[in-house]
Order: sequence, then C-alpha cells, then structure tokens
Amino acid sequence: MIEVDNLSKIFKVYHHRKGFFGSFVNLFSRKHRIVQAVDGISFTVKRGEIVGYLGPNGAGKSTTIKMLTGILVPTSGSVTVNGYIPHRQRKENAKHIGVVFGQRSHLWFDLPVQESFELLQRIYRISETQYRYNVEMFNELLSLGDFFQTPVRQLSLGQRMRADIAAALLHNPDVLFLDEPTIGLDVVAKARIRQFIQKINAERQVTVVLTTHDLDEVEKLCKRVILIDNARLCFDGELATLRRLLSTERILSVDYAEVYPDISIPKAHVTYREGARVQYRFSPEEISTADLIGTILQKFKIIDISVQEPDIEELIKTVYEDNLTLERKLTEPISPGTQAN
Ligand SMILES: Nc1ncnc2c1ncn2[C@@H]1O[C@H](COP(=O)(O)OP(=O)(O)OP(=O)(O)O)[C@@H](O)[C@H]1O
Repeated sequence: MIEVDNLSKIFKVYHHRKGFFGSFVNLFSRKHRIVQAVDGISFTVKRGEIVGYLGPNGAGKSTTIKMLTGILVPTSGSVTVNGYIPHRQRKENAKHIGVVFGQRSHLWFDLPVQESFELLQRIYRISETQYRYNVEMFNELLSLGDFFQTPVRQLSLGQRMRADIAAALLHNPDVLFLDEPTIGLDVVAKARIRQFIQKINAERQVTVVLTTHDLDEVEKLCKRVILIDNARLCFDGELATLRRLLSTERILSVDYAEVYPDISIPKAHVTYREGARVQYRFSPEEISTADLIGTILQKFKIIDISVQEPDIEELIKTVYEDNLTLERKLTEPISPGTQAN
C-alpha cells in the first residue's frame, strides 16, 4: 500500500538580516543553512497494517507524512501510496487517503460540523448513500450527534478531534495518516478514538500510519513500529522485537506463602523485600523466566507470581538518548532468546 525508498528531504533555511539595511543586503546576498529533515528512509506498509511512526521532536516524522500525503516534494528518493506518487498525483492520491493533523483542523471553523461534512461530500463527490451510511456509523461510534450542529470553533478539543477523524474517513480512504491525533486529550477521549481506529481498521482494512508521542497508544494500537531519530530510520519491526532487543533485565514479583529467612535464588537479585513480598531482577540471557519460576516453586510455597515486561516508554527513551544502544543491538548476533520475528 505504501512504498518509501531512500526518501530524503532537505530544507534550505534562509538567514534574514534585520533592519532596513539588512533587508536591502538580503536582496543581493542571502545566507542559508541546510536542514536534513529526512535522510534516506525506506520502508513498506501492507494493506490493513497499523504502523506507529515514532521519533523524538524534530526527528522528521511530520516531514515524512507530508511527503506521503503530497504536501511536500521529496528532495530525493521515491514514494508511492496505493500506486500513486503523492506530490505528482495529488488529486488522485487525495481520493484514497485521509489525513488528520492533531495540531490543526481540516474543518471550516465558522461552519457547523454538519455543513463542513456536506462540503466534503461535494468536494470528494461522495454519493448520498455512502455519505448517509458513513455519518450514521461514525455518529454511532463517536457520538457526533451531540455537536453536529455546533460551529467547529466552539467544539472542545475532544469533539473537534472526533469530527476531524470522521471527516477524514467520509470518502472511504484506503490509508489514514494520523499525526498526533490524541494530543491534549483525556484518557476517556483517547480510548474512544483508539477504539474507533481499531474498528475502522478491522472492518474496512484501512491502513493506518500513526505518529504520536503517546507510547501507551502505540502499545494498544500498533503491532509494528518504525523509529526514526535525527532524520534516519533506526528501527522497523514489531514492538515486541524492539522490547526484546533492548531489554536486558526483567522483574519478577513474588508473594510467598510465608516469610522465609533466606529467599536467595541463583542468577536473580533481590531488589525489594517487604514481609512475604519479594522482587527479583534477572536477565533472561542468564536464566530463562521458566527456569527461574521453576526454581522458586521447588524451594518455596507461593501465593502469587508475576513477571514485569520492561516499560516501553523507558526503552524508547533509551533509544532516543543513545541511538547507539539500538544500533549495537541490531548488529549483534541474535541469540535464540532474542530471535526477531
Ligand atoms: N518548512 C520547513 N522549513 C525548514 N525546516 C523545517 C521545515 N519543516 C520542518 N523543518 C525542520 O525539519 C526537521 C524535522 O521536522 P519535523 O516537523 O518533520 O519533525 P517531527 O519529528 O515531526 O517533530 P515533532 O515531534 O516536534 O512534531 C526539524 O529540524 C525542523 O525544524
């Protein structure tokens, strides 16, 4: 559905001299610096996938999305979305994609939501049957009826996002680009939008590319993530693989049936102990989770036991702070315990 090959974007940022004299000099000589916003990125996305496109501020996420939607022309490399070259075939591409930028609305601020939708119906030449069907379905899932007659400028942020996402899907696009769709929303509003995206993806096979800083959202929505840092791709794969590649240690929490005086276990370090509750830190490369639990069960009586996966937020922070960690992991020979899918 989406093919991106060696895509790069360079911006020339001109230095403006201040004042009358400066403006005069600007006419004849303009200094500029080069910003490499996207640097040789390649990936493909299959129909029906939901992919998280992640990276720290300024990594180049929005610039990539803008090239995929035809807003920006790549400096080099190629992009096709559903067979179209977005910046050359903007009109055709627009018929097959839906775009939501969380930071700004695509709706008409002074018009009620309904009138904005009717304008979109005409712009995209959506048949009356399809329009009615979609509005009814989106209304059911997102309760648009509560504010359908309200001018967009009077909507709350959560209502505006619901309206924007519904608007982006009115013409039944094959691909939905979501750039920070839940920024600033509360947990209830986020959950509602997430469930909507899941349903649309499952029922209509809409391919979704999601840019967000909300990793909880990513965990709930995306099996696959693409990480970029400093304009370059640094990981493309399953979230579970990323977790396995980066995590060296895990936490095992045990509630023992009684307070044992010696609760030491080989290859596991006690990190916390309060009464019969104990936490161990261990590395799956030194001892597998199954072996560790087996050893504990042989020696002690337990009430409850659980293994905590490393927090994905922490892991991705490590990548952002020290990209080398991930590069090193990716070039290390893969041991059976860390086999990528
Ligand atoms: N129109 C532009 N002109 C010049 N530089 C730009 C332009 N758009 C983006 N940039 C620069 O390109 C780089 C990547 O920006 P981009 O907006 O793609 O990052 P991002 O990953 O989306 O960041 P954020 O998470 O903060 O939205 C940044 O250094 C930014 O300043």
